[in-house]
Amino acid sequence: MERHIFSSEDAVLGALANFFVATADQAIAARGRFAVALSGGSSPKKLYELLASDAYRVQVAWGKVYFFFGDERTVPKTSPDSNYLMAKKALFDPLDTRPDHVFAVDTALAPAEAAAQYGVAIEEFFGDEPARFDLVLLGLGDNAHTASLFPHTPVLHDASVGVKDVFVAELNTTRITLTAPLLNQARATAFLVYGAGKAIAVQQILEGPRDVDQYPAQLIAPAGGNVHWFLDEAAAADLK
Ligand SMILES: O=C1O[C@H](COP(=O)(O)O)[C@@H](O)[C@H](O)[C@H]1O
Repeated sequence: MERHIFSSEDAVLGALANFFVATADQAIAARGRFAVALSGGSSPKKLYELLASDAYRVQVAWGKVYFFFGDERTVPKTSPDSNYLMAKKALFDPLDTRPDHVFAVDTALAPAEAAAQYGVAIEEFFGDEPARFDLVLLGLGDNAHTASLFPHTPVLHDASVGVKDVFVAELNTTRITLTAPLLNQARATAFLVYGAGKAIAVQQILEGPRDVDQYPAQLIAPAGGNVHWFLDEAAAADLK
């Protein structure tokens, strides 16, 4: 695990954009394509906008990039809460991404069916190989959730390599999430966390006692150990 701490939000975003470019380059050189699972919520929007900017759009062979989502909200694709819609506006549309390179959760289906279908779509994409994303991008909630692995939810103890629907009582809603075992098959994982509101959660996850029910992001531990935390000083303020 590596921590990368920067003095400003812009510096964190630039560093993670560079990491994205380098990881995409390596994957494309090695396997001819780059499969990335995107995070949702508010934090990554600026990262996606940066990647689609003039400075970065020329640095990635976007035609070889395949986009997935680490989690999704059970809302229509047109909802402002949709992770897909956020990425579409910030990244897919500005890059003129081919629709068959974007794997979105079908939230028109019932949650269990949507999760099962998304799991099949991922399996089919990887074919005979294990489902190993080249990069999983993750965010962090101030309650220590990541993807839609929320505190004290049954999916935290799901040992399957797949996609699940999960009722999140604290939000009174159902989410769709990749399970921790699937996320942990990734070749590389990068957390993007900035802002003082995340400082306590960052410290608890990285330095607190292991308690995955309370701090679900502690579940993220890929076998190869290739996990990177991109933090600004405000989010890292409570680290020793
Ligand atoms: O609900 C979600 O929250 C986390 C963190 O989001 P943020 O708005 O605090 O940046 C995010 O990683 C996840 O994908 C999203 O669905």
